[in-house]
Amino acid sequence: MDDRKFSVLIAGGGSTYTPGIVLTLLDHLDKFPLRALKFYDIDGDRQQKVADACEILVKERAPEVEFVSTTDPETAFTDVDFVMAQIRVGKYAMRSVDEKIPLRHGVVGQETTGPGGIAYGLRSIPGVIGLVDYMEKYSPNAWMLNYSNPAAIVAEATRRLRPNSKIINICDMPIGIMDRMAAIVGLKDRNDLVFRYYGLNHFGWWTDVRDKTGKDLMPQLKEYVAQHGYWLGDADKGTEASWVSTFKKAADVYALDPSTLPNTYLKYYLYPQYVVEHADPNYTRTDEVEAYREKNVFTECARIKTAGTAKDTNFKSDDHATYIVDLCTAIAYDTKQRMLAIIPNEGAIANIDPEAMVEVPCLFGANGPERLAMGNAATFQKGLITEQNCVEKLVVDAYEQQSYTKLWEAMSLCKIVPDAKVAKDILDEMIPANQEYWPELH
Ligand SMILES: NC(=O)c1ccc[n+]([C@@H]2O[C@H](COP(=O)([O-])OP(=O)(O)OC[C@H]3O[C@@H](n4cnc5c(N)ncnc54)[C@H](O)[C@@H]3O)[C@@H](O)[C@H]2O)c1
Ligand SMILES: O=P(O)(O)OC[C@H]1O[C@H](O[C@H]2[C@H](O)[C@@H](O)[C@@H](O)O[C@@H]2CO)[C@H](O)[C@@H](O)[C@@H]1O
Ligand SMILES: [Mn+2]
Repeated sequence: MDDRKFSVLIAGGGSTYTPGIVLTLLDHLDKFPLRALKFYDIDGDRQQKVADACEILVKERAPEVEFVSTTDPETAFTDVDFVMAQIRVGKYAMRSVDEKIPLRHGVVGQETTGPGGIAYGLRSIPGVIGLVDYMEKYSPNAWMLNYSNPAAIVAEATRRLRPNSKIINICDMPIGIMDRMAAIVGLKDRNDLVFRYYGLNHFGWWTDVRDKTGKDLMPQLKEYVAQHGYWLGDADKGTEASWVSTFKKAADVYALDPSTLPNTYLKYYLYPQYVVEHADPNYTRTDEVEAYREKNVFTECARIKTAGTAKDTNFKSDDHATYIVDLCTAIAYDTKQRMLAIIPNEGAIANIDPEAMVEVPCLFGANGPERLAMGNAATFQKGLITEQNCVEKLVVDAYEQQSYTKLWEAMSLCKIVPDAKVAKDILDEMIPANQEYWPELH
């Protein structure tokens, strides 16, 4: 290791994920040393609550690291090596709208899938493009790791609108599932697995999972997933009920193609009726997040501020945060670690559009991700991927052309919307609700 120290900016400093990332960064200073840690958010009040606690954390654990929290883009983006982008344009208030409007029409209401994901996509595109532009203006050599959702639509937008930018779009769902796979076969964590995976974001399949000796783990995993999905039994006692239900439902998703292991998000596309039947249009995932994760994070931040110390904090390093720190380390030190990213296909999945933004394993090094070839998608996957990728492309067409028709087409093509009339009814309710955020559609 050389003597470089890095300056990291968290864009969306007021996010519920920020304390976990800060803690993980501080836990990994030996392999990824920091000289500065900055927060940037457009909601100064929300960010300040998180910053007050994180400033104490940094002072106690690494006083040599400069800490800055700001709403000024120039201060934030100047002299930065890595930007971790985690913004939620419209915040939970708009996530709630994304979930509740479709459900009132009998359609899945979900953060990143279906009409809710499309609505969120149109809000996120200008937000993330804005961050990329700040980075290029004030720190042109920096890398951005973007996990602001919906990552699939954001990735397609940045591919088209900022093709030369150093943005890498990522997701933690496969990471979380692979930690579960490791637990199922009795290994420590995802880093003990060698895997092959392909698809779109929140829309993919594992075709091969082995241990480091080359032993094929698929038969053992399949036997388990067929019965329990990715649910870990007693080890999941602290997991929220809706996530437990999602991990269990992977058993039914797996049944459709027993030659692969699925991403949990496929339940929304393959079992939409089941999801709607088990949903409450008046109390959706956003209500749970506000009552649980958001409440816990902000309560703990306030407690740390009042106590004036974070020595006894219950904030923990998690799989989401360790993945992001691993990615920075791989780029900074050119480790060529194999991890997933959402990147232009360009042959990685041989029989899929070369311009599709796909999620495949990459070797991460100083020049960013280098994709690995995954071969052909099987017919079932090819059909699903092609349709869903066209939905994502139509959303970006709608954004670029300010086109009502393209957006209606996107919603109508989407597998979880039953017909074009339902799509239009949902869209016509979403337009006024998103007036503050969407481009005007003609
Ligand atoms: N890709 C993944 O796998 C993954 C995993 C977890 C979370 N996420 C995403 O991370 C983001 C944060 O999630 P959260 O639940 O913590 O949300 P949150 O609402 O708690 O935090 C988001 C923050 O972004 C800020 N923000 C909104 N627009 C902004 C802009 N234009 N510029 C700067 N800041 C802005 C908000 O003020 C808020 O403080 C979401 O997009 C979520 O979907 C992605
Ligand atoms: O409904 P939420 O806000 O709790 O979660 C939505 C996000 O879900 C995925 O992230 C998981 C992750 O897979 C899991 O390992 C752990 O870190 O929790 C995360 C959510 O809390 C998904 O990948 C994200 O894109 C979603 O935003
Ligand atoms: Mn994700």
